[in-house]
Amino acid sequence: MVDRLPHEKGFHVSWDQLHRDARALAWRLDGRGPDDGAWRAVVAITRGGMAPAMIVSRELDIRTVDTISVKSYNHQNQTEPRVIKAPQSDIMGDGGEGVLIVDDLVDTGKTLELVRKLFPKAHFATVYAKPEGRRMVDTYITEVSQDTWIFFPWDMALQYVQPFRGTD
Ligand SMILES: O=P(O)(O)OC[C@H]1O[C@H](OP(=O)(O)OP(=O)(O)O)[C@H](O)[C@@H]1O
Ligand SMILES: O=c1[nH]c(=O)c2nc[nH]c2[nH]1
Ligand SMILES: [Mg+2]
Repeated sequence: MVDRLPHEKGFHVSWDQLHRDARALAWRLDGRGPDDGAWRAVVAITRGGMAPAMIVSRELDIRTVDTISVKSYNHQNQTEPRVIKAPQSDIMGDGGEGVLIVDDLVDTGKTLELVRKLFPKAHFATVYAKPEGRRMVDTYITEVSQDTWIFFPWDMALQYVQPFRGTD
């Protein structure tokens, strides 16, 4: 396990923003599959990839959806990524050709590096990307700097904030 990462900035993503960005990802992928433009299946990298994968598969009308479970972080502490659950082998075929593998973000790229080794012919798509891991992803929507921590809507709650000028 490594030390807590030195993130200076926070990028807070609402459900609405995530929905827009995941839709934009779907539209960018539309018609770019190897089989007359079609994709055979969507595979979400759990857990963060599940909400974007649901939106992408809905937009592109892909009904075959599976998951690969990878654990890489304990809160903001990075650990060696491990595959806890693999997708069904008949869905992945030979190297994952025609399969869209979707995650919420790529940061260092270690998670995608591991999954790419397993499915080198799949297409890797994330909603957000940081520079260090960008090389691991085929399609993404928004890039943030490496020292930014992305806060997803499922990790946040609405709460009261003090007015800028404070109160008596
Ligand atoms: O590019 P990397 O540095 O490998 O980091 C990116 C991965 O880290 C997060 O997953 P996490 O392991 O925290 O699990 P979760 O999706 O279940 O929250 C995120 O959802 C990506 O899958
Ligand atoms: O919620 C998250 N935000 C991030 O920026 C990040 N990087 C790796 N894993 C992450 N999880
Ligand atoms: Mg994840």
